[in-house]
Amino acid sequence: MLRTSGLTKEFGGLTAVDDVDFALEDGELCSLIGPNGAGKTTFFNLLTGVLTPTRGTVEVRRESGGWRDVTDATPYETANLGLHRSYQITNVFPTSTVLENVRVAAQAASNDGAKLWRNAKAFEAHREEARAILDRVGLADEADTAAESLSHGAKRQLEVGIALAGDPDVLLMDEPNAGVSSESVDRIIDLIEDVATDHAVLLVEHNMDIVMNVSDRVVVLNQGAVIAEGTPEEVRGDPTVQEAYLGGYEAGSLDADETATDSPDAGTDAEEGTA
Ligand SMILES: Nc1ncnc2c1ncn2[C@@H]1O[C@H](COP(=O)(O)OP(=O)(O)OP(=O)(O)O)[C@@H](O)[C@H]1O
Repeated sequence: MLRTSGLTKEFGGLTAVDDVDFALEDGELCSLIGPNGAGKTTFFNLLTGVLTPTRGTVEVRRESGGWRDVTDATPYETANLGLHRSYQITNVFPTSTVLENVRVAAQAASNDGAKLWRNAKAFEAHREEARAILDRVGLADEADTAAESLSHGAKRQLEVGIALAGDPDVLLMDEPNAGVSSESVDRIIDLIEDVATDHAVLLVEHNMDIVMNVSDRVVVLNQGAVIAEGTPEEVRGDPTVQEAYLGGYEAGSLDADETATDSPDAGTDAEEGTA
């Protein structure tokens, strides 16, 4: 679905992403993990066209089976090619309702956006599509709630819903558990697993219980370079990964952000809304 070759990003003297060869297969749920500053966000930004690489290429598979080079594509172009990112690139309209946020995203993704206001049928179709998505991400009961009033966990669900409205082939999930209370972790796991049933997913997530639970494959970055990859079991047992990142991790030993309260104003989502 997606592949990179020799992907490198330098910021002055710092190599944030270092010669990464990566491929995401059709139907795969792959997690990208690594310590703070390992280059995960930079890698996402290179995939989606937010940043241009210093060297290397990014390609997405076309429906015809060939590959299209998107190394220099804009975020708008990569989204049109089926590469969608939940979270940091998402612009949630805070005062609009949850339903409106998803409906507008569905409208924007369709080719009839400009005609829409003259076409009540199309408007209704996008609203129905939005309702189906809200049902899928577990927000049907919050359809009429203003987005800004949602809990952190529900905001993450909305961000995934907005990404789904773009009808993606590949979903890049950027810390869907950020700021979510420990009681809501199971809901986020269910959401990731459900989305992965019909999309290729690349997940960046710090909660190792989630990563080890949901992933088909785990890729470990350290100082911009891939230091290991394999099944969750293989990666967990890799001494290099233990030393660089996991530090003795055992299942269940890392919980969700225990400081999170999952209330709308808990102040843990300061990074929201940034592109
Ligand atoms: N725009 C920038 N200019 C200069 N340096 C940057 C820039 N963006 C990121 N970096 C640096 O690149 C390195 C990788 O950062 P990045 O945010 O990609 O890591 P990360 O793995 O996503 O970290 P975290 O888990 O903390 O989010 C860090 O040393 C960071 O300081």
